[in-house]
Parts: sequence; C-alpha cells; structure tokens
Amino acid sequence: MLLGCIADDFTGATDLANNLVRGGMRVVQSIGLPASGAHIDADAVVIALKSRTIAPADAVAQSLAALDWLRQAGAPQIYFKVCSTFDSTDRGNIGPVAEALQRELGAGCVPVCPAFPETGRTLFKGHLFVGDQLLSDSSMRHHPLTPMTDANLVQVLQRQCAGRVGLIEQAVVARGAEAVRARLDALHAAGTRLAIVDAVSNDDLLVMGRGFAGLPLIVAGSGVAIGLPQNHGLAPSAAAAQLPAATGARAIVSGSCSAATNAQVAHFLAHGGTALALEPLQLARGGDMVSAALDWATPQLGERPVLVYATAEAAQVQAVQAELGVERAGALVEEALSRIARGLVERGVRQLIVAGGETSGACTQALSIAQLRIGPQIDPGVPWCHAATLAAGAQGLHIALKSGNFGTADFFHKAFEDLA
Ligand SMILES: Nc1ncnc2c1ncn2[C@@H]1O[C@H](COP(=O)(O)OP(=O)(O)OP(=O)(O)O)[C@@H](O)[C@H]1O
Ligand SMILES: O=C(O)[C@@H](O)C(=O)CO
Repeated sequence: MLLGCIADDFTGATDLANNLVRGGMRVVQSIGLPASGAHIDADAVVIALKSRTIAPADAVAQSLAALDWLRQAGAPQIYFKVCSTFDSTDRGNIGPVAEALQRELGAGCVPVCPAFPETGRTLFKGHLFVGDQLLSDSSMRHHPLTPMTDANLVQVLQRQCAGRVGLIEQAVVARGAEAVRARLDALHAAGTRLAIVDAVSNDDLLVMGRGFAGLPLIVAGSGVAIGLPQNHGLAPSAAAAQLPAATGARAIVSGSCSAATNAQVAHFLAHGGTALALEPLQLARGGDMVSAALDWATPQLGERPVLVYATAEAAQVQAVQAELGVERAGALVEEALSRIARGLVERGVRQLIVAGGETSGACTQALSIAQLRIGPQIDPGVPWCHAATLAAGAQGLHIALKSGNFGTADFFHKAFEDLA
C-alpha cells in the first residue's frame, strides 16, 4: 500500500478516492473499519468514517482505530481527508483528530490544505474562498450542522487545537516543492504544530504533492491528492476506473440542503422529474412516512428516475431546527431517508444517487455496504461507484455519493446518462 486515508465523511471519501483514481492509483474505499487483518489489494485504501460532527473524543477514537488498521496494513503515509469547505465546529473535529494522528505518528509540522480549485475552493493568505466569495459570505454560513462563519482558517483551526497553528503562504508554494518543505521544517523548529497551506491552482497542488512526499501525515481536502500518485511513478489511466455495466431502476435520495443540491433538485423538478418531498415536522409527529414514500415510489420504478428529498432552503431548515433542534432534525431525516434508500434497492433500484455526506453515511450503513469500487467521474469530486449489498443481490449496486456542494445543476440527469 502506498497511501492510507481516513475520511471524515462518506462523500468526502469517494471524492478523495476519485482524485487518486484519476491520478492512476488503484483505490478501495472501505465503509468504516475493514475487518482486522483483512488484506485489501490496492495502492490506496480510503477508510470512510462518519466523524465530522460527532463528539470530538469519539472522532479521535475512531480515527486512531483507522490509523491502527492502516499502519498494520503497511501504509507508509497517512492522509486525513477533511471537507474542502473545512466543515467543522469550534470544538472540532479537524484539530483534535489531526493532533491525535500527529502524536501517534510522531509527525513534525503537519500541512493542512482543504483547497480544491477545480470546484472553486481556493486558499489565499489563509483565507478560504468558495468561488468568488469568502467562505464566511458563501452559502456555507447556513450549513445545517457546521455553519462556517470565519474564512480565516488559521483562526478556525487554532480554536480547535492545543498546539500552535501557522501559515505557508502562496508566495512560498509558488517557489516550489523544496521551498514548501523548507518552510514546514522551519515552522516545526519554531514550535508550530500545524500549518494551513495556500493554494489557488492545480499547479500549487502538484507542487504540494511533491513537497509532501514521504511526510507521515497530510491533512487535506481531496485536492492535494492529485499531486500524490506522481510521487510513486503513477500516471492517469482509464483502466483504473472501470465498473460493470449498469442496469435496473434508478433513484435519487437527497438529504443535502446545500445551495448546489437545492439547485439540482429544482432543476430535476423543473424538467418534469418524478419526485416526493419529505417533511421533517411530519416525521417528528411520528407518521409512517417511510412506507408512504416506498408505496409512492414502487409503481414508478423502471421508467424514469424517482427522487425522494428533504432538501430545503436555509429558512425552512432553520424553522424546522428551531422546533426540533439541529441534531434531532438531522437524525430524523437521515433515519427516514436511509430506510427509504434500502427499501428502494429491495424493490429493484440498482442505480442510486445519494446527495449529502451525512445522508450518504446513513444510507450506506442502512444498505450494509462494506466497500466501494471507484468508477468514472461524473463531476469533479463525484464518481460512480459499485458496491455489493445483500439488498441488490448478485448484480450489486451502482451508487454515487454526491457531496452537498458538488455537481452542476443538471447533475441528476447527467449522472444517469453517463452511466447508460
Ligand atoms: N428539511 C430539513 N430540515 C432540517 N434538516 C434537514 C433537512 N433536510 C436535511 N436535513 C439534515 O441536514 C443534514 C445535511 O447534511 P448532509 O451532510 O447530508 O448534506 P451536506 O452537508 O449538504 O453534504 P456534504 O456533507 O457532502 O457537504 C443532514 O443531517 C440531514 O438529515
Ligand atoms: O471536500 C469536499 O468538499 C467533499 O468531499 C466533502 O467532504 C463533502 O462532505
């Protein structure tokens, strides 16, 4: 194994795996910890956790267990994948997990870079931009679980860390891999434990890839991954992304309330898509919305894709959260959507898109999916995958886990067309 990865959510894990596959690595994504001692034949293993918003102590414990598995499997370098919009709360979990991994690995100053310019996430002077806006002005300020209201990532990370957090500016990255490495060493000597690293282009990420060769630990979005396969003499190859042919009914389950997913749901509806909205307040009143949704969907399966969604605009989400509380609202919706996803697969769906990281975590768990084979990219950050699940029988399931913020407005139509 060349690289061992720990991802803090499931869509983030496929995003990372996608970039590694595009760079020519053979990648297996494990949903949760693989069995102890299991052999996985791959250049990189991505262990997908659902640790972004759980209690920091639990996130640390799960991440250290993943580290333990990866080290026993021989991983010489560890990549902790966090969100390209640095989704976290002031308590964590990026800082506490990064520091725990650093301690365990005896790593020097650890680079931290969520930038992914292909999807509009750039970092300059430690400030994260989403497209043309500062993170704190972007729609991420309304995220249901991790509202991001500070774009200065040195400050954000410092609030989550015991050790000192520094910055490696783009001007250093522009001087090349050796300059980056020298700055990391200098920061380490001065007692800085973690350093946010600027990146405004893919070239910056490729420089980082070379500069980070051999480091025990990297903390990053999926962007930095594009520069790592080159360190092992690997080059892009289409063969790394082959999946079996897809057949069977198509469905979309959406629990993301991001601006991008709202636009995708609106586009699907505007083009006459077959869709059903789930109301969190009705779920809270205890109605059997899962059976109702499955009864609605079953006769429609086969012809055209069906969409079941809780996706809503920020004001509606806030109203629901004010009544139910953030955690209860999220948990109710995740529970319902994941049971619907499993029910749909039991009723013949074999091509499934799940929108939202937490939602994807809940759905893959409900489907008892243990591993994903990574296939071709639909949009930056989102590949089609193939998985074994009892609910789908021998054919298995084609599944795309779409990060909330990723994909063009016509993503749902495009994804199924690509697969056909
Ligand atoms: N209408 C709603 N009201 C309140 N909460 C909702 C509603 N719809 C979805 N949710 C919850 O909001 C959360 C959305 O998080 P999720 O990670 O699935 O999407 P995302 O954050 O957009 O995606 P990503 O993590 O990939 O960026 C989930 O916990 C979901 O259950
Ligand atoms: O990095 C991203 O933006 C995504 O992979 C993600 O983590 C979404 O949850």
